[in-house]
Amino acid sequence: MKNISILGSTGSIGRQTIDVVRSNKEEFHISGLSGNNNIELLEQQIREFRPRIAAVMDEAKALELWKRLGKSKTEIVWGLDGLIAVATLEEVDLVLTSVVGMIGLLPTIRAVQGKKNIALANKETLVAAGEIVMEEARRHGVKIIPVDSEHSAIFQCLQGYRMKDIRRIILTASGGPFRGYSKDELQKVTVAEALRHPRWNMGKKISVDSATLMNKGLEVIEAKWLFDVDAAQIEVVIHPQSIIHSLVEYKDSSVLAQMGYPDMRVPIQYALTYPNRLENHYEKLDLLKVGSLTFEKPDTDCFPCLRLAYESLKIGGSMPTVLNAANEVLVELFLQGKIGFHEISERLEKVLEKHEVVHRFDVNEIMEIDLWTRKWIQNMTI
Ligand SMILES: NC(=O)C1=CN([C@@H]2O[C@H](COP(=O)(O)OP(=O)(O)OC[C@H]3O[C@@H](n4cnc5c(N)ncnc54)[C@H](OP(=O)(O)O)[C@@H]3O)[C@@H](O)[C@H]2O)C=CC1
Ligand SMILES: CC(=O)[C@@H](O)[C@H](O)COP(=O)(O)O
Ligand SMILES: [Mn+2]
Repeated sequence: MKNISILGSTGSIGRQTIDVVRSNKEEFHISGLSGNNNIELLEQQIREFRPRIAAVMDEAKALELWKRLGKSKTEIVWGLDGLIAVATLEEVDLVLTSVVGMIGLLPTIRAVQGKKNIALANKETLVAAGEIVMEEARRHGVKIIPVDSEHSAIFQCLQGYRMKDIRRIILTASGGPFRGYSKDELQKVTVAEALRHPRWNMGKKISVDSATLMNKGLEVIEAKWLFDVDAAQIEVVIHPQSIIHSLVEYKDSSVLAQMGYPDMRVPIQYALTYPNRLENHYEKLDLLKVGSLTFEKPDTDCFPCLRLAYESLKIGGSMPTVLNAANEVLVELFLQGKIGFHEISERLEKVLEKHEVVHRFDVNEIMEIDLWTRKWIQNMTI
């Protein structure tokens, strides 16, 4: 029996993780849960799984949740300290990090320091502080197991192989809802359209990131840290069917791919059971039904975010931290209807141009750079 904590259990990945656990109750026990606004769902999850501890960010919401639960034995905690308490609970073996954004960084680092293995969905953590997180993981002998579908695919294709034999990693991208749009067409797209992903049903932030291709940019940086490869070894290919989740090319020119219908429960389950595999009832791939698989070059002229992410990774230091923070704020401004879709990349590019990169920092300095970027972008008039 594996004891797990789920950070962000009320979100898209969190709910699908709950689904995987529900189907495998003899394998997993939920020790900790966390949510933010959706305390109705968190209450239901607590009633069903009776975790030892649950966290929300806001103190008033924590009090409301505690009152709703009546005589529950689950301890209710709040704020960043609460999230860290869920991530570091003594009995926990594995922490699944599925909060959205940079808020996941400190709880992940504390969990690593507490020798908990990490099933990582929260890619922003590695984008903002990949070097620090991976170094801490090495120091504490902790595994960072990818949940992100592309990285799970690569991780699966790498089992039993040596990293020195890798030539290239090929990340597939759906192309998002605006694949093939011209710059003029992109000026007019709405929030509702940006949230309509052609293949995956995901949270709002990652859906917008997929639409700008920033999601793939973040994934390039995530891959760099997870698999210790250079930016030049990571290629992105548009594959609209989302059947091949990513590929690894070896130095003998052999290429391995991981495939399946788009269903996040598959990589989530693998991250929970790794290195083992469990039977499930998810739809089996029928290649004859799929018919054809197609591939295209990404259009970084219309979707500059992918190029900006590559450039940030090549510059290194604090640049990816700033890229991530600025992107989080700009996506939120777009979701609130305060800026247009095309302004996400335009403003981001200006911020990156002005940032004076810092090369050596600790986690507190990363959090300062993150905060400073957020304030800067909120106050800037471009
Ligand atoms: N969805 C997907 O298919 C995939 C997602 N990912 C990554 O996984 C992460 C989660 O994505 P997804 O599940 O789609 O996102 P959602 O928006 O659906 O869920 C986010 C979760 O985090 C909680 N949360 C939001 N803001 C905060 C905050 N400030 N502090 C603490 N908790 C917070 C939410 O709580 P509440 O809902 O209660 O407000 C919710 O539980 C992201 O990093 C994303 O990039 C990676 C691959 C695929
Ligand atoms: C499910 C998943 O892993 C997402 O990151 C997905 O890949 C997003 O799709 P895009 O390929 O459109 O970014
Ligand atoms: Mn992905």
